[in-house]
Amino acid sequence: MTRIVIMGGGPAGYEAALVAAQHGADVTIVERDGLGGACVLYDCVPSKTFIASSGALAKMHDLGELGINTDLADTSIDLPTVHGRVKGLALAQSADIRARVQREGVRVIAGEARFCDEEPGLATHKVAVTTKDGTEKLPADVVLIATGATPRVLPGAVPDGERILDWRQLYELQELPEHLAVIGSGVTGAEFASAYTEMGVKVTVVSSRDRVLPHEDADAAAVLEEVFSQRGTTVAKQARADRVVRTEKGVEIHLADGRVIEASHALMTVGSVPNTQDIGLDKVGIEPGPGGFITVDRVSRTSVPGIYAAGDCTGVLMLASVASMQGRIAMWHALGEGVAPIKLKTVAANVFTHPEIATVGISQQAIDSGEVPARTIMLPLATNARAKMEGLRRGFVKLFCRPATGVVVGGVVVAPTASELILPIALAVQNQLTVDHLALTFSVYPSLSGSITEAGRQLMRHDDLD
Ligand SMILES: Cc1cc2nc3c(=O)[nH]c(=O)nc-3n(C[C@H](O)[C@H](O)[C@H](O)COP(=O)(O)OP(=O)(O)OC[C@H]3O[C@@H](n4cnc5c(N)ncnc54)[C@H](O)[C@@H]3O)c2cc1C
Ligand SMILES: NC(=O)c1ccc[n+]([C@@H]2O[C@H](COP(=O)([O-])OP(=O)(O)OC[C@H]3O[C@@H](n4cnc5c(N)ncnc54)[C@H](O)[C@@H]3O)[C@@H](O)[C@H]2O)c1
Repeated sequence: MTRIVIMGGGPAGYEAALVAAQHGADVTIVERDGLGGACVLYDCVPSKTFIASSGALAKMHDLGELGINTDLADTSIDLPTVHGRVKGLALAQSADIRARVQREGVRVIAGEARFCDEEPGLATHKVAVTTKDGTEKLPADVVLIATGATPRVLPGAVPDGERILDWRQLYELQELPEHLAVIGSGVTGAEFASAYTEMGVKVTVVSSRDRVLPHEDADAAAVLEEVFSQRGTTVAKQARADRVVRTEKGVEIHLADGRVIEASHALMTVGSVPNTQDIGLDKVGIEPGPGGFITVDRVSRTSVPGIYAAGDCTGVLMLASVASMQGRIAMWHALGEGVAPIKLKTVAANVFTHPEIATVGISQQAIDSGEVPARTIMLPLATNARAKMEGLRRGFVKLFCRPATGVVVGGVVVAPTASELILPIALAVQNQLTVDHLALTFSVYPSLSGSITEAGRQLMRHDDLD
């Protein structure tokens, strides 16, 4: 029986464990915090639960137009209930995952794992596990490193859990911040800026670039900036935070160019660093790559036979869905199953702002730069009958296809439920369907997804050879 030890019980680790157990391996997961990992306990799941509350408020803004009178000034947020729900749901989800993997026969050890091979280059490996009861050494034919990542700390802005916070500390606040400065305008920063904006908090986004979401679709980021501006949230652009200092009233954010921004609280969202420093990589001869990430190939192999890595510690695409797939692929490969290498161009992702921004496949930027030839269409939601009925004025559907064949290579949806609407485009990209396939698919009338089939129709080509 193949002995598999998995370091870290996040999506990469627990999904890998389920696959390995299904294929009859002897599987042990070592997890120091709780099953589900940082994803379930501190990052993805808590933030999305919090955003569910802010989403309920976001919907209220447009109710007047639908003939429903609500007084937003009369709406209050019971923050302890919101935070209690966030924490409770995370713990329940972690318990569910633990029960599931244990049901499949996986051994779960609460502890910290590190390699302890006597020398690099051996055919099998050893993992030392430190628990509250002592240290145990586990022999392994295969090891999966799935140790995830931790919030990056700027030396001049170390979180104190009171006024200078990382995103994992937010749910300890007793009251909503009076004025929240969100430092960093990547996906994490944009999501929290949007959530607190909808909760009525004064928000200032400190962006080191000339816009929010510098790595996302520019038209989508422009929609979000428009909403921010309408709701009174400001974006300080070309603003690199040097340090954050506590003052009597709150915090001061000192920017590299000398500007100073005052706020009551600072939320640091300046990225993550991989948890790869203290896991004994030197014992097995793995040299971490740039930024401390572990280099892997498309079937999750590291440079050392028998050792795989998956998820945020590889820095491939820091998404739960990608972490899970990398973990599963690692196990299929290790256990001799036929396996297709991961295809990053087919990954669907969503920014959970209000409205949401969902993307899949080739980006507009790659098309505009000439890197990928494609025909494109952008349909504003304002032209969609259902959107009009719902009072949705912002948002759009973009579809990209190969110039000659019409094969769908990517798309973007900006809408309140973009995370759900992206699936037909993701299916098309994954299965190399053409715009004709989308165009000839019946969508419900009236529906927002009608804009996707309409985009397909507008990209269809008709000539004598058809
Ligand atoms: C605020 C935020 C929101 C996000 N929202 C989304 C989202 O909506 N959708 C999405 O797809 N992705 C989202 N992500 C990204 C997603 O959370 C990560 O991609 C995902 O957590 C990666 O999973 P993982 O298994 O690699 O690592 P993790 O979830 O970080 O789990 C790794 C686990 O390993 C443990 N560990 C580390 N070292 C050791 C050791 N030596 N021994 C034992 N255990 C160890 C860690 O404590 C941790 O529990 C979000 C990220 C952030 C920061
Ligand atoms: N919905 C989701 O799927 C979701 C949500 C959150 C995060 N994630 C994933 O997690 C990963 C990390 O995202 P992230 O947003 O946490 O990090 P990031 O590294 O993508 O963004 C951090 C931003 O902070 C900026 N920054 C760094 N130092 C700064 C400074 N001193 N002053 C001002 N700005 C500074 C960077 O330029 C960057 O734009 C991404 O891959 C993302 O996709 C996904």
